[in-house]
Amino acid sequence: MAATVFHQAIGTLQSHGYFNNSSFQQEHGNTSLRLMSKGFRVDYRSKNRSFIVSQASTSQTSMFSPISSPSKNNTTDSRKKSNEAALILVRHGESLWNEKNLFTGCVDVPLTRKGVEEAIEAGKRISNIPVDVIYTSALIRAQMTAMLAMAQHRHKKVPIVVHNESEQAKSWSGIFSEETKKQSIPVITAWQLNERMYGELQGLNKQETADRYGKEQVHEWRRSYDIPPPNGESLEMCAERAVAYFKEHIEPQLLSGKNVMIAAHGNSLRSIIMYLDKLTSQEVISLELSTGIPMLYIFKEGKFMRRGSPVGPTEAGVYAYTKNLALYRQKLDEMFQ
Ligand SMILES: O=C(O)[C@H](O)COP(=O)(O)O
Repeated sequence: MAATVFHQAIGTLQSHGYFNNSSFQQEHGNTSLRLMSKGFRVDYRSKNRSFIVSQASTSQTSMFSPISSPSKNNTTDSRKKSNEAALILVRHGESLWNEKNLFTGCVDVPLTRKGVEEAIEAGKRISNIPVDVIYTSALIRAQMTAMLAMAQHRHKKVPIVVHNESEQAKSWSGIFSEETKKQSIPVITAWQLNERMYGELQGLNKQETADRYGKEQVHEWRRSYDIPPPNGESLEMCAERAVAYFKEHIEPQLLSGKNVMIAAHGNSLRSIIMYLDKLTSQEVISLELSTGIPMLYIFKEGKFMRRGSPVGPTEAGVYAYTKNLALYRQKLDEMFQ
């Protein structure tokens, strides 16, 4: 039964390019089927009939533009000419309530030590990819993840939270050096990128809830597209605000050639990935995101192309996709060696 569901789901996700081929091995002694994909490792958990998408041991990415040196401001930005931009998505690292297996939703819980390490590791994976602007949810676990990840970046630009919530906040956070501004990355926080609001499940233990209401019911609340948990948001409702925000605020940045990182949540990112990869409401049921694993898309000629999860900076393959990325890497090497 589990294998049938697995093969059906593999088929639909394969048609969207999630996997290279069907080379997978069924693991014995546990409930997962593992499949190495292009850029993703996909674990199938027969227990809750879901896929866990995480980093693969090899990967492909592409990217980007020349870098401006902190001392010599290189104003030639071939990114504009190249008409392509990078989009990095990362789910926050493990939170204290992930660790306790509690429904979290919009409750504002910080990272665990493991979550901090995951965020640092995510940062290492993207440390050679230029980032011009960062979006995070309004929740601390996503913000911690973004900040910890950027602290690993080779360029050492400083991520700075934008405070536009009032005129005073805006003026009091002013920066009066153009050079300093150039060495900063704006971090824009948006509640629209928050985790789905889990309603009356927030704070409840996931296992105990399944024991009480039944596995099927809880799976429906957690993974169906349009059935909300009691007084909470369905994935569809979450998508209405997260994808709308993405289209209105983030796509224009990509269109103008800016590279964007989004640090957000399992379900707000699932809804965005559903939009980017044109997944159906059936297909998105099987999509799960691991904590702290960056995923990379290239935005080119109005299309999003998934490139998987960037691996360590020494992986030549990461840079193989575009000339601009190779150039960027070369400049980083020259600057920081
Ligand atoms: O809000 C939560 O509890 C998690 O971040 C996501 O939970 P889920 O995997 O049940 O959607």
